[in-house]
Amino acid sequence: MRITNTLTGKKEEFVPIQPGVVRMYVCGPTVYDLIHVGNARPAVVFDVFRRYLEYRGYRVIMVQNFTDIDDKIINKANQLGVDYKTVADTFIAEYWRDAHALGIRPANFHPRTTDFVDDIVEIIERLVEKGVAYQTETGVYFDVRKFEKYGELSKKKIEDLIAGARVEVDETKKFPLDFSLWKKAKPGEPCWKSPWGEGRPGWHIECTVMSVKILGESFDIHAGGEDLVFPHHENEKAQAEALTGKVFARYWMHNGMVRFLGDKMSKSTGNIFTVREAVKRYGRDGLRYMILSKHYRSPMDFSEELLQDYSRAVKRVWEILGRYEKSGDIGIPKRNAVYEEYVNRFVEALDDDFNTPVAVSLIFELARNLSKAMDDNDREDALLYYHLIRREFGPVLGLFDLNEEKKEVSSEELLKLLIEVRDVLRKEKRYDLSDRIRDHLREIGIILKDTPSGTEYTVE
Ligand SMILES: Nc1ncnc2c1ncn2[C@@H]1O[C@H](COP(=O)(O)OP(=O)(O)OP(=O)(O)O)[C@@H](O)[C@H]1O
Ligand SMILES: [Zn+2]
Repeated sequence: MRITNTLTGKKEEFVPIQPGVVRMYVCGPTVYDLIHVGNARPAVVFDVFRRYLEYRGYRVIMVQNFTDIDDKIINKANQLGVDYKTVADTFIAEYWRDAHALGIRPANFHPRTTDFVDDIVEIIERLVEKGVAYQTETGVYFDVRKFEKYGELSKKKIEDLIAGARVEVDETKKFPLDFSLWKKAKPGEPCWKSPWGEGRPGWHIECTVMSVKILGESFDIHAGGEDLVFPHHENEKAQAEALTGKVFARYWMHNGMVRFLGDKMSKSTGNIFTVREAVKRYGRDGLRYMILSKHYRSPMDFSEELLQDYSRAVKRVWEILGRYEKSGDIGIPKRNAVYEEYVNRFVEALDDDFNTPVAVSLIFELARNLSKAMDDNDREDALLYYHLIRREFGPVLGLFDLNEEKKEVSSEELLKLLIEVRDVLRKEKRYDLSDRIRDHLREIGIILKDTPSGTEYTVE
């Protein structure tokens, strides 16, 4: 299997440190708002990448953090008049709702920064002892000029980095690119004790510490959006390698940016489309299909019309699958030459730098074949195509997955049925029963709203 490694800029054969096991760290969200379609891209891409590694027989140990303390979280807390923890807890819960709706499997570990403050302090102390970090009045900083390989990941010279990038401004630093490991608290800010006074960890050190503590000093894959290459990943790498003297992550994988209205989709710019809205309007398979039909490293332009097109294409496949399920056999087909050929094409595509566009196009090809086989009343072939879509490839791509998708469809259908029954009850003035339905739904977070054009529902 070959993947493009940002560290070398080349497509390389993937060989894990421990045979058969892949240790992988993905930078997770800073939790101060709902996730948007841009954030959904790494979530879906690396979820499917992990499923594929498992499909190929690896055991995967995956870590995805939550950044639960940061300036943006503190600002949001101040805006809302609550403490930072309420903001973090709220948006972690919201993250889970969206991730679940999007069919993202939880990683094996979801560490939160604030649970690792003791480890972070200990590692910063070791960096200070090694002479690669120093203290000023405002905090503790990493001394970039002490780490020779700085710039290796982002492939930039130090001079260019200073000129081109946004660097943390602080009068007390020795060098513009030095970045904070520990920020001393201003009055009223959340803080933890440390040898340098009360304060909080910088953003980059948390990922270094959580990855090294959970996965070890060297691990296989470090992933995230390409906006993180500099400074975040360059800094994570510098801290870890200055600390241990070993290679930190051996392969770095970065997804391209989702653009919306001409810019990177971003909470800070405000040009966002939330995952919640996208899934509600166009279904989770529509969004997953849109994301997977672009190669993960290419930029991706988002528009609602495009998402709608993908959602329609997905519906057509569902219709074909539904037609088959009404009458067809859903047993296990024979693994014949055609079966093998499809598996080979699937593996060949995904082994080649995780080419999901080719893999999803196979699903659509199979759906067309299935439709034709039904027209021709060719039962054996139909079962084969059906099986390949729903049991062989579906679970890897998280699309048309037999076990998962059924539940989603049926809960929506059931809700529609309940609303219909309630309408009948109201027309017959049996308000005791109709109110009971409304109240009970409200208790489980489904709010009904009666409008002149019918009853609508929202999920809280
Ligand atoms: N537009 C985008 N396209 C693709 N990936 C993105 C996009 N925006 C963020 N990501 C990725 O989503 C993950 C979580 O991002 P994070 O919560 O740190 O902030 P963010 O959404 O980029 O914040 P902001 O929107 O304020 O820039 C990271 O891996 C990041 O690279
Ligand atoms: Zn990170």
